[in-house]
Amino acid sequence: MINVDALTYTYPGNTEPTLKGLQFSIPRGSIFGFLGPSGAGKSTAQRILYKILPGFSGEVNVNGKPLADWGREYFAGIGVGFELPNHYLKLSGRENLDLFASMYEGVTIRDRDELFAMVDLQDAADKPVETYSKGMKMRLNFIRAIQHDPDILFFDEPTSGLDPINAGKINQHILDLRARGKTIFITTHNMNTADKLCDTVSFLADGEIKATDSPENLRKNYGKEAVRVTLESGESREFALPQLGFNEQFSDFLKQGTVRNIATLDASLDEVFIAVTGKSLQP
Ligand SMILES: Nc1ncnc2c1ncn2[C@@H]1O[C@H](COP(=O)(O)OP(=O)(O)OP(=O)(O)O)[C@@H](O)[C@H]1O
Repeated sequence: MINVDALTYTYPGNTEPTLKGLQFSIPRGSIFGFLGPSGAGKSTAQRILYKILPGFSGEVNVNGKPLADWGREYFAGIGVGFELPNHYLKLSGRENLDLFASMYEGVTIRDRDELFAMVDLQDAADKPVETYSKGMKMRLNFIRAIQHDPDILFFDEPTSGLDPINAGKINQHILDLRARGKTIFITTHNMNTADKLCDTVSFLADGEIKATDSPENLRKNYGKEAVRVTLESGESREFALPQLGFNEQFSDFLKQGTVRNIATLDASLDEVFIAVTGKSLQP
């Protein structure tokens, strides 16, 4: 569980704070997403939570304890999947995992072969990482983050550079980690990732949280409470959702021809982000 309150941070030498009074909470067994354009402060907030960026003000509690009160054991309890994997290229995938595992004290490491098989890297496990594609490095990065079975996981753009099939697999593994009670923090520009995975998202812009809610509520609250019916003829009409079953014009329209599609008019998360922050997530 992670609790953050009034988190403010100014880089040395800067006059303006990069993070301004952030407040959010991530319960055990849930996935929280930080969404924001480049430069919003996502990595800065994550670096504070990795405990590698001191000097912040406000409160950061992890599993009931202020960050400052955690010692070296903190690092065995967290797993970090960086966006740009920093592997040792001359070493094999297996040697990379061994090297990182050796930094944890008194921690049981998950079965290596199972981990490689989980991300379809079993045939590449003993080859040098310099022969891996970008997607293979990302998959190695993922199992490196979870190999010591930490309680808290941070993923930065977890599916960046992956093809849709491997992206879908990584998303499913993240959902499985949630089902096992892990506390998961994702940062992304990708609204699809957020929509599919996150229980709660916060929109971050200019170092401030502008909105926090479930992706579903955000889409509903900023969309239209209506459906659009499209007939095979191409003709389409919108009808309000409340009392739709009693709307005679709706039932008459359905009888006018073959229905090709009925769609709700929720906003996309991209549209909600623009409506809330006045900024686009895409560069
Ligand atoms: N070491 C640093 N010293 C001074 N300013 C910094 C430093 N690192 C980041 N910043 C500034 O802090 C702001 C937030 O950067 P940060 O990397 O947290 O953004 P981000 O949301 O993670 O962006 P991206 O999606 O591009 O990774 C930016 O204006 C950046 O220039």
